[in-house]
Amino acid sequence: MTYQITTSTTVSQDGIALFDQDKYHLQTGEQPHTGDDGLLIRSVNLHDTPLNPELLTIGRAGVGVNNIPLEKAVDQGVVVFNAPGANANGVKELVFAALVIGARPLMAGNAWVNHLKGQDIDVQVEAGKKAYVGTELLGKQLGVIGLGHVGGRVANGASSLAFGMHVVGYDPYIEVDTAWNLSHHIHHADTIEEVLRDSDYVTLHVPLTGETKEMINAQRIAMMKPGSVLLNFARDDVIDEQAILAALDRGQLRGYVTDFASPKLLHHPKVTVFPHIGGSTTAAETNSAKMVVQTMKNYLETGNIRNSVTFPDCVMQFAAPLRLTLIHKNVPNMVGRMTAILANYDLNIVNMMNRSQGDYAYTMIDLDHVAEKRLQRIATKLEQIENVIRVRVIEQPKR
Ligand SMILES: NC(=O)C1=CN([C@@H]2O[C@H](COP(=O)(O)OP(=O)(O)OC[C@H]3O[C@@H](n4cnc5c(N)ncnc54)[C@H](O)[C@@H]3O)[C@@H](O)[C@H]2O)C=CC1
Ligand SMILES: O=C(O)C(=O)COP(=O)(O)O
Repeated sequence: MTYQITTSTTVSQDGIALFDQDKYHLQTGEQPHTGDDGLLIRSVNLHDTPLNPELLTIGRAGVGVNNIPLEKAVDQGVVVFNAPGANANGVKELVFAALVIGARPLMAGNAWVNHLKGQDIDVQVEAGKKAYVGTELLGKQLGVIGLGHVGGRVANGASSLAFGMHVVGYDPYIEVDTAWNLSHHIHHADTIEEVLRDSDYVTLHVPLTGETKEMINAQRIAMMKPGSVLLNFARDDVIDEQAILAALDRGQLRGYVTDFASPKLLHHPKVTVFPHIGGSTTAAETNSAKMVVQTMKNYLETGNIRNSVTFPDCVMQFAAPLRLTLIHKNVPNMVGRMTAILANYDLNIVNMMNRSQGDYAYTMIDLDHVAEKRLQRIATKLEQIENVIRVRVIEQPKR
């Protein structure tokens, strides 16, 4: 069995190299080609891209999946994977640079010094440097909104002795493991307003969802401490840009440091913009690509699901030579209807697993050997069950 995969040129070769040449046929591109089993991408926008009917999986070598039409994908039986935490350290380190940039006029000072001319640069520097006096982070309050892989690391680092900031975090959906890894110095706020009201710096680390879209709007900015600095390394749409610009003009915000460019932000004296490079370190790119390629391969070769954004983890050791996997709607009696068909064919189920998330579910059924033609008939019968989206037949991988 050979799988056809299209990979974006921006994905690290260290990850792409994990696709074994004898099992995978690779081509490059940003969109799925006809006949593709898998698509491996970073931030390219797929919302207006048709997904070919054979497509089995999309891998996102990174974290944010707002560029992928998740509902359309799952409805077509495409399992979407990302690489949780794989680039978090890279983003965290850039956020610390951004905090210092928010505290001191580093970019302006650098631009000024680069334009000096003449032999007496040292004299000009000493005379002019008083224009670039800044502030310090020590003892200031940092509000962290979203305490996941990135936000948790930022919160822990800022509250450490090295930075000595007072950190207040807000995350109503925090996972238990993440919460355990947070320093006890971090104060947990019950509302976003509590974070905004008293923080000198506020940093955003939430995914872009319907709920977080423009979560920092005019009303919320009005609650922020006058003269505070906002950092956005999450996504452009989690803030209302007009409201930010107005707050910068009236001095409510002292600065805005972001990884997301737009025409109105470029060259603004109180804004520092980076070209979406939070995850652009060699380590982050390699980690993300390797993690997502492993999960895509595992899914294609065994049907096992780990780190999918559209399905819960569903992992089962092969207990028999054949495996059926079914993506279906999460409605009553689906498993009953599947097993009734298998019973009609007098087949013994060796092992089985069913997991659901929201409106969709995934079932894996291990079976003893069945003759090829009979197996195809069974797969067709299963496909015909109402609310079944995709059926795959996978042979136990040879060791
Ligand atoms: N600038 C860049 O290059 C990068 C940007 N990102 C962005 O940062 C986001 C976060 O990344 P990770 O920390 O790795 O993701 P993560 O999934 O580990 O953490 C996100 C956290 O946000 C929390 N959250 C969700 N909705 C919330 C809400 N309404 N209010 C407060 N908290 C909420 C979740 O509970 C979770 O703990 C990504 O979704 C992506 O958009 C991530 C990596 C690189
Ligand atoms: O992982 C993320 O969410 C990022 O924003 C990084 O995006 P990129 O892979 O650099 O296009």
